[in-house]
Amino acid sequence: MLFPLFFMLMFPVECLTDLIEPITGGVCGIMTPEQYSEDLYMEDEILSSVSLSIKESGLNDVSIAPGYGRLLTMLATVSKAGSILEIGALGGYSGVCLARGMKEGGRLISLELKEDNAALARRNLELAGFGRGTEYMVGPALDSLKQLESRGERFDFFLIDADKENYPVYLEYAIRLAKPGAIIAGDNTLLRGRTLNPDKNGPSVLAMRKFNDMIATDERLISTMLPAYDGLALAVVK
Ligand SMILES: C[S@@+](CC[C@H](N)C(=O)[O-])C[C@H]1O[C@@H](n2cnc3c(N)ncnc32)[C@H](O)[C@@H]1O
Repeated sequence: MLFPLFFMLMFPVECLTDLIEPITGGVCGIMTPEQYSEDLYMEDEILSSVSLSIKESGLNDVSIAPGYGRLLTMLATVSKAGSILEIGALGGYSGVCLARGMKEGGRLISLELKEDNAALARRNLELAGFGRGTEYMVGPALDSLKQLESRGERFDFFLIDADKENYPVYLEYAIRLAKPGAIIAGDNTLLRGRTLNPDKNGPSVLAMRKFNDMIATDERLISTMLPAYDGLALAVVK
């Protein structure tokens, strides 16, 4: 029983878990860095109501993490994005974050497979005051992307956040549809750790590894990878 006391005297750290913090990522076993950061912010009533509406619709709330939602708003604002393309709408959480940073009179086009999700997202964007600048294209994103390309559409900002197997193709499209200097964000790059686990080699994991490699090495991009939450890739198209 004396051993823990001896150990603490020998290692005067704030708590024993500090010793293993680099391994666990935890802070004194109490909260994660993400939880600590979230606690600094007041509740965002609009985004909370979006999250609630997603749960009340019986959907799994896999919206972008709040900290990355704030980052999307910041990046759209500083880049003065007037045309934004979102791939994967769900209930409109990231849509609200993007629209908040969008230039006055700008437009957000959101590609969503499911009519019900698009309807929920549309309603939430309207409630948040962004109904007028937002358009939903319902169906497989690959079909919508072909249409947008054939119409000669170009965008200042992209969020890739839909089916993981198609991330590499979505990234190719985003680069082709980008105005010079456009920003591309891709969510869930870590797939809750599966991306870095050599024993996991399913189609989503393989596609995500390819996407991450493309983000890191494509010479048309200036990029970085944020490893907090479930990972976010960020790139600027040269
Ligand atoms: C992770 S959720 C999007 C979350 C949303 N970006 C947010 O943060 O609020 C993924 C969404 O992509 C949609 N989706 C899945 N496959 C798709 C496809 N092939 N084309 C378009 N949307 C797709 C799903 O229906 C779901 O609504």
